[in-house]
Amino acid sequence: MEYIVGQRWVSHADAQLGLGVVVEVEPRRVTVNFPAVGEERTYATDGAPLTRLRFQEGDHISTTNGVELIVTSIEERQGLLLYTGTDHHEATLTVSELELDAYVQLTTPQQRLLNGHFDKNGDFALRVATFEHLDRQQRSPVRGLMGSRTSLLPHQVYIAHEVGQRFAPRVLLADEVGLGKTIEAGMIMHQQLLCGRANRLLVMVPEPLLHQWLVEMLRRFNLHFALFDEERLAQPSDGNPFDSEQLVLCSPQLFLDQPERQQQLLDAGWDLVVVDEAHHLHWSEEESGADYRLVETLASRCPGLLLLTATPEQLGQASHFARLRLLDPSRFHSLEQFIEEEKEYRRWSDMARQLEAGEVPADLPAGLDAATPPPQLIDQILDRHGTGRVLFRNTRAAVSGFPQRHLHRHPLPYPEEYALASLDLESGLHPERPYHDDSWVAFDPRVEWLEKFLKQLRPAKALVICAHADTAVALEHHLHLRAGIRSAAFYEGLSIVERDRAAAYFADEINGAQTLVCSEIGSEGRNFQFAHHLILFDLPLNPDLLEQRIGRLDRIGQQHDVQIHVPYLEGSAQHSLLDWYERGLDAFSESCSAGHMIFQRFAERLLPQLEKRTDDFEQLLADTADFTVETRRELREGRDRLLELNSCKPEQAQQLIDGIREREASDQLLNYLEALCEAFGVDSEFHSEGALILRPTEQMLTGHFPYLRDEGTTVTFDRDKGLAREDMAFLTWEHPMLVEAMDMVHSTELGNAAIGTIKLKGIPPGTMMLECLFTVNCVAPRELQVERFLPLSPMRLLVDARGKDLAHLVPHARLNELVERVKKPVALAIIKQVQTDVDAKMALATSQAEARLADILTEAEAEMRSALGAERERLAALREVNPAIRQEELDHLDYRIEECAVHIRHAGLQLQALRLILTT
Ligand SMILES: Nc1ncnc2c1ncn2[C@@H]1O[C@H](COP(=O)(O)OP(=O)(O)OP(=O)(O)O)[C@@H](O)[C@H]1O
Repeated sequence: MEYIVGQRWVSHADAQLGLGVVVEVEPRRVTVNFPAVGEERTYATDGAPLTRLRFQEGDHISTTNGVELIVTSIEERQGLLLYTGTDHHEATLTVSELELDAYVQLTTPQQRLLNGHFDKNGDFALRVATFEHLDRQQRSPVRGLMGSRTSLLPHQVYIAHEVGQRFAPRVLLADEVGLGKTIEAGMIMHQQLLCGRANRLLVMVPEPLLHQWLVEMLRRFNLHFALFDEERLAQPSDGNPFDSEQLVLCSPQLFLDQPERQQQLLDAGWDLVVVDEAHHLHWSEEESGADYRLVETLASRCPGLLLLTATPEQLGQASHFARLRLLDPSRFHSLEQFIEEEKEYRRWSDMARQLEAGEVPADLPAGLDAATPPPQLIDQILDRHGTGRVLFRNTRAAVSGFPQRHLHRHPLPYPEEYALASLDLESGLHPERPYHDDSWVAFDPRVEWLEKFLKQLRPAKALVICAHADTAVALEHHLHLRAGIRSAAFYEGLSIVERDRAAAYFADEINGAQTLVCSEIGSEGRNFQFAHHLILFDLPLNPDLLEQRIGRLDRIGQQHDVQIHVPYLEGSAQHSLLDWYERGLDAFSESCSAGHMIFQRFAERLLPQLEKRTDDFEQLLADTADFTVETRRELREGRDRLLELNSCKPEQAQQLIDGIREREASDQLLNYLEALCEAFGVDSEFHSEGALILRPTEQMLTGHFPYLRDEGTTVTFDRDKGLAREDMAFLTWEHPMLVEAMDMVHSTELGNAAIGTIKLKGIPPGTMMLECLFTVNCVAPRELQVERFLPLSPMRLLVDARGKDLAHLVPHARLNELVERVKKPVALAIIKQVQTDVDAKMALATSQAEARLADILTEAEAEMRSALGAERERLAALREVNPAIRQEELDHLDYRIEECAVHIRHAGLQLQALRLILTT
């Protein structure tokens, strides 16, 4: 072997040295400098562990000046190689091997194999399996739906699938209270992150819910959000503090009167923004609040937006429209038109019913084609004439399995002391309020009743809600200090940590509080379904707030019927309000999305009755009841029916759930995990049915295995076990342990070059075969999301002596069973001999793979055109009814389609693994 100064060589004994350059040649010694590690080594020329680096046509090379080329030809001059190739701009350049970047990783399988860097056959098999699993996941219809530690509830799985797979989703999640909007948002975020559709997420929730969100995201989705509060923002930071994290959780209060902070938040660039309890965003036709304006600016700058609210119309139809406008300004551009459209919902609902029954409606609106298949036609009606793709609302009526609600009225005598205090409606509703101390506790009969009642209930827990913080504090003091009842208070005067501590004390099963006394802030978002007694110390003057209060207990996970207790003073404003809620609105037995609208309609008659009940009250109750029945019926058959059609398609949801279960029932994950553990030196031990204990060992390949704790990690593959045992990691293909470990295989060279021998009947000894694994490699800007249409698509070829592909005759698994390892010195000797043969076979294998690639690319382009084309069609159709959609938006979609097509057409093959097999 002749060494010449300037030649590039690699050490096959130590691949980490990078690319060496010969700096001195003596009669029997050669000195090589390795610039990447700053080392110089001298070897005896005889038997030096060095391999000459020769790039081939089609290889990517880079120079120290940052030039990147794809090699088109190689020439040798005075012992040095000159590479000619094309760069990104299709320019042709020639560089000497002297100019090559020393940091080159010899990761291409062919280079590693020919340079004598062999991996174990087990690692090769692991690599092949990794690409197969990755590809299967990219294609899976349930991708992004498997990883959450949640029960598989159809309405949630449907929404997560429907929204999570969208590019830049913009929707209002408005399921009724307690049906799992937080969980749906978590599922969507998980899916978006996993599929690379979003990287930077911002979640804004009211302060009292911050911690609950933080915990839910972590325990159910393994999403580690960084909590941004005053304390965090007080820490010194270089530049924009929001740039330092990818997943940020904060409350909108943090930005009130803080223009600089708002600017930083806006500048931080988010892919997806989530706003919980979005009904708080202040908006009216006259003016919008600072919080609304902040979200409006975020909404205009960020591609994705999820708004969450159980009571979208809490502040009326106009503010509901204002939120829809944030999501899709082109669809919701005129409040007047929106109000007009709402009146038509009944018509669309009837039309959908006809289509479902197989009839063709006579009065299909313009722009719709009666020949379109009915399910698509229904979607088009929903999209163009309902709230379609932007609003999802599931109701208890549609999601079965909820417990009953029972109202218990507890009338109490009206104390004389209050007679003087009740001057107006506010003090009539909250007669304790005018007292500036807690002296009212001594004579208000509700207090004595509460004390006795809680003692009777023992040990059952009860949540007490009242409107005001002062009332809650006084009550809790009394219960705790005077009555000896284990209790805690939850109100706005407490810090977030104190609130969470109080909630945790209430939740504690063994030594916890029997009761939690909350002000109104406890009526929103919190999970208290471990209790089933709710005591409403007073009633709010807003039906949606009442529903929110009941929803603390009446939510997913509630095991009992919900008992609602209302102590009230006879003859008081609260007494009349209770009657109106019970007998007029029927608000205690079932939730009513039109509660606020009905309230507004009757407010003029109701409010005076609360101050002073007259003989007209009974008529008011009867009128309200009639109107409520009629409204509920109208909603059920009109708007709610449209929403139901849009919010969950039970058959589709069931198919998805079956798909998830099928994947969970298979042994593939267990087998793959065991192979990973074997390769990375992680010990695995049986824990119980469906669970393993993983422990690090001294022989760990990388010194690190993702999500493996030093003391070991117990994992389970069983969803039910995962839900019951939070101490175990619920392992799915989407758990970060798996995702990161697969990435460790995928993005490194582990297993990409191997050599082995086999005995095969009928094939003469000494025959060489090459087992190659190619994947599709498409380099495209991330925002195009090309992998949606063009997954990795691994191709395995097993080329024999004549270049024939035997892959289907000798499957990979069978080969793994037969293959035997070859000792390194023998392997090196073999490689030297077969070098040119390998090159020739690789060329044959590559041309076969390229032929397959052509088909894959054609199919991918067709799929892309059909999916994005449908989006374009939708926009064009919407433009017909809504001139606010600009031509540029359509042009942009056209541009996207063409860009995707260009990148798909330019996709190439990437050799991911290569195994040389010799028959013996
Ligand atoms: N699929 C599920 N599996 C297990 N628990 C769930 C599931 N969905 C929801 N839950 C639990 O049910 C409760 C209600 O869910 P969540 O908080 O998401 O509801 P919500 O609709 O956001 O409620 P609210 O209207 O009060 O804001 C939570 O305790 C949540 O953990």
